Amino acid sequence: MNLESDVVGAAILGDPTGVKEGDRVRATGQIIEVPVGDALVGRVVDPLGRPLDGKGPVATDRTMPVERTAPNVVVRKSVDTPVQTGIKAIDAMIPIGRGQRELIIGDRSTGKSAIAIDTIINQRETDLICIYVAIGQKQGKVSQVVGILEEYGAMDHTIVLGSTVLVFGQMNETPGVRARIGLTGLTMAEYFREEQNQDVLLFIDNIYRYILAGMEVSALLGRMPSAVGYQPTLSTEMGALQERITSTKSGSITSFQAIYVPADDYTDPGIVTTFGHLDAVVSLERALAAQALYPAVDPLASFARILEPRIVGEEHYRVARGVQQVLQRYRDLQDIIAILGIEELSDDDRQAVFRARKIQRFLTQPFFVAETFTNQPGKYVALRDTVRGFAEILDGQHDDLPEQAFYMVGTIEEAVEKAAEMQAIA
Ligand SMILES: Nc1ncnc2c1ncn2[C@@H]1O[C@H](COP(=O)(O)OP(=O)(O)OP(=O)(O)O)[C@@H](O)[C@H]1O
Repeated sequence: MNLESDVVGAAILGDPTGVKEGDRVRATGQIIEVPVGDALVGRVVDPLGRPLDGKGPVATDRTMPVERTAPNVVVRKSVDTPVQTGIKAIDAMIPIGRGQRELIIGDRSTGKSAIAIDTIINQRETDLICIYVAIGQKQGKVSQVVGILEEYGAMDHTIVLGSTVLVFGQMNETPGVRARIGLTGLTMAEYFREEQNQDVLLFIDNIYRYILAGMEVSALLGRMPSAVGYQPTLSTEMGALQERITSTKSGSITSFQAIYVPADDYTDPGIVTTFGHLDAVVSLERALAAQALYPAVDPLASFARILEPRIVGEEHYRVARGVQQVLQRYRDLQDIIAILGIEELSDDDRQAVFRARKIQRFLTQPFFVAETFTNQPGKYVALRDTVRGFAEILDGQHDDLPEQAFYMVGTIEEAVEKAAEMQAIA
């Protein structure tokens, strides 16, 4: 990297042991290349594509440079097919189209990774290839992710890229490597999109660590920091990654990116820069997680660009807007309920409150990753069933069922069954 006209900075990607002042640096004229190809599917590799799973070398001769330009506007395709995550709250309320980017935003431990992992598991029967990129995750979390994906037979369509950082600030990957790992995953995804005409899901967990790694590299190179200490190249670096995530005439790359908001400050330049590139935002709330309403998605704080009748269809659109309205009404009434009690509400408002509480519970579902916590097998719910379930609640077909029947079930039929079981016990 040229810092001044006659000064060049170099970032170390490998083990820096033995590198000392006065050593000669030689320009090879090459940029980093990583292995690509079918042989990577089912493998766990490091940011340079070297195996981490002890299953021998990756059997491919093809490599591709990690730094490439984004497809130009002519070859891009407009978004018309939603991806089915199998998670009701997301498919119904915050759908994502093939070739789009969805941010999963939430405080620590609110379930960002859980959404990513269940979405991967739910693609077992589909034509989508999944690439999970762990940027700066603890070793324990990466092993846990791999273990769960293997247990549910999801490694057959998944590549995991692990970059690990040990706690207490010790790193076993240089910032140069962490700043590249997102690009490595993306390059592997581009191979499937461009050369195999496939659709790929790319999970970046967590994109904020990509920003931090870029910041460290910038500081090491002696560049003058910009706003709030971020690298002056922040928006170029973010654009270079995000613009390559798109659909083309050959196939698509859709991405889910987890992020946490530093000090809850939504005006932080790192967050603002990331937001600018996104088509949908899934907002996770600690208050919902605290009530075990998992996934802790707040549909009122989330949004999706494709939630319009032309793409998702009239019925889905009607239902999603209906759910938002009922939840909003419940939120508006909460102060009155707290002061006067629910009995003081008009019949209409009372009905809205009861339906909203059922909807809040129907937005939950058992996750595969959380089986050990919930003691319930994970559930995949098809989009059709999801939309129908919410429609029936909104239309008042289940006004007579207790709200607990809607909690942690898959389809609406399961809620009806659960209500019957509850009644039998009572
Ligand atoms: N769908 C779920 N069902 C039940 N429990 C869940 C669910 N999602 C998350 N949890 C609980 O929350 C914990 C944290 O989840 P997860 O690791 O996915 O959060 P995260 O936001 O990715 O965390 P981090 O900020 O550390 O990356 C889990 O260990 C589990 O106890």
